[in-house]
Amino acid sequence: MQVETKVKAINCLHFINGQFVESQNKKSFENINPATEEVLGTVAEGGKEEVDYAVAAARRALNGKWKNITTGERSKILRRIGDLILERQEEFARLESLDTGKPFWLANSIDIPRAAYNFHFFADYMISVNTDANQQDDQAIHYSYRRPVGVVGIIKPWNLPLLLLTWKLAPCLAMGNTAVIKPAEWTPMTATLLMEICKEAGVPDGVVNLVHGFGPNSAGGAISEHPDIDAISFIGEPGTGSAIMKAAASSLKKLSFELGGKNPNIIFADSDLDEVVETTIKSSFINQGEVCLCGSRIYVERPAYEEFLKKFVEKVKTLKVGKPENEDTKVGALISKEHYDRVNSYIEIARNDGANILTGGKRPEGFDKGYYLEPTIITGLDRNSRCVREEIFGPVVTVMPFDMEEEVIVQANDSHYGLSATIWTNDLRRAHRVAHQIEAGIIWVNTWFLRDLRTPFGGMKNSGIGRTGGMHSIDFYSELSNITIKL
Ligand SMILES: NC(=O)c1ccc[n+]([C@@H]2O[C@H](COP(=O)([O-])OP(=O)(O)OC[C@H]3O[C@@H](n4cnc5c(N)ncnc54)[C@H](O)[C@@H]3O)[C@@H](O)[C@H]2O)c1
Ligand SMILES: O=C/C=C/C=C(\O)C(=O)O
Repeated sequence: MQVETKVKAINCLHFINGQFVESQNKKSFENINPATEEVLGTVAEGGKEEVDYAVAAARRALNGKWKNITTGERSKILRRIGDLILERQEEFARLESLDTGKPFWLANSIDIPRAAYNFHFFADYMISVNTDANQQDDQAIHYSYRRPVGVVGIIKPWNLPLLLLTWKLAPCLAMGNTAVIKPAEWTPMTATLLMEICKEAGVPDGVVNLVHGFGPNSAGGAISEHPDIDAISFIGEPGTGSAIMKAAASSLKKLSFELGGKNPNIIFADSDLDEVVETTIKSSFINQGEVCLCGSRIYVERPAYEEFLKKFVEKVKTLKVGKPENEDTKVGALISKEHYDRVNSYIEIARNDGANILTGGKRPEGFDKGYYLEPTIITGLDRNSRCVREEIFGPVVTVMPFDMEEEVIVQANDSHYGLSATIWTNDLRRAHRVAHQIEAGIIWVNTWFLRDLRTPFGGMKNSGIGRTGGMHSIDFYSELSNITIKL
């Protein structure tokens, strides 16, 4: 069934000092709908001038009214932002689906409710944040004092645009910072609408600012090297993280990086295979496989290998690739032509490496426009194939058998990435034993993407720097001073 598309795409302007503005040189670029290849609208193209203007506004706001707003009042503003997102949930979901090509139902049931919850969660959490006090005999009392870090640059990817922006913006505002945001150039719409909501919720002018544009030599580059930005929260590819780190080095910015993943999904033969298959379909193909946490390397213990593959392939063949607005669409369109070509090039690499493509590997029939690709299952690859080693970030997984627990641990860890892992087993001791040896920041046992926003979230190795979630986010978005009083 097809749902009605009521919401019109929006032309996206920058939001600086509480106003929507064009670029000084009036430059803009087109926003393309990846499901139709049609132009959705225009996006103002910002650069150094706009970032300078936004940083100056953010700096003034940091030391202005925002500074004197109490924690309780800030918490109420955050709660109100969450409420307003939910009031306009369908509108947000339609814009997100138009921008990304993801199914509308997915944006409406996961991305947008979670974006609202990011604000609701931190609205509550910030109230409970405390600091330490240490008594040193009768000599002194030491206590720590928390203050904002300052002006924070927030640079975002395109896969879960509003979910990931709010995951950073909510704790940033909770701790009294101000922000200069750059959404991904492919997905500007929901971030723009969020600015309208922040204003309506009572965020003072200059506290949140949004500059659209590209990466190097554009808005992203200007944020990374700006001398008056104190910290950068970045989500995206490791290579971009490295470029940002270099640009940020001269002004020694505080950095939080959530980067890519090539996450192992380890299935032991004693697990409940029907449950494994059901969740593995999600961990492989939800959001077209464009989730940093997707389990794209599947390892199956040999006694269960054939049965798992049979059940998995059978079900994946029934997944409907289709238009994002259709309720029965399970896999929508990939984000862009460039990304579509990149994902396809990995399938080509697999073919050249002599792989078996058990299903997928091609554009579905009946689509002459849009970046659609069938969910693809690959076997028969060597562990050194680029498809097994590199992040594809699309609906493509490799499946490999293993014989020994020790062997699969070595293979799982044989990666420059270390974001997440899933382990399927009903053996409690094995679950702990394996989990303790997997080099990843987030490890799920018998589940995937089960989130509790208090827990540490982030990657090791090339998958990130630092952790977010609960107190970890609070620590990143605040500076602690220790104050010693001699008694
Ligand atoms: N670990 C996580 O939580 C997480 C979440 C989502 C996505 N990701 C990762 O993000 C990647 C996909 O997103 P993407 O393709 O948008 O990533 P990307 O690194 O290409 O772009 C991310 C953002 O950085 C900007 N940018 C690019 N070059 C820049 C530069 N030199 N200086 C400053 N800014 C620059 C882009 O304009 C965009 O806004 C994947 O690797 C995925 O795994 C990680
Ligand atoms: O694509 C990456 C998904 C990241 C998810 C989160 O950051 C989260 O759930 O907080």
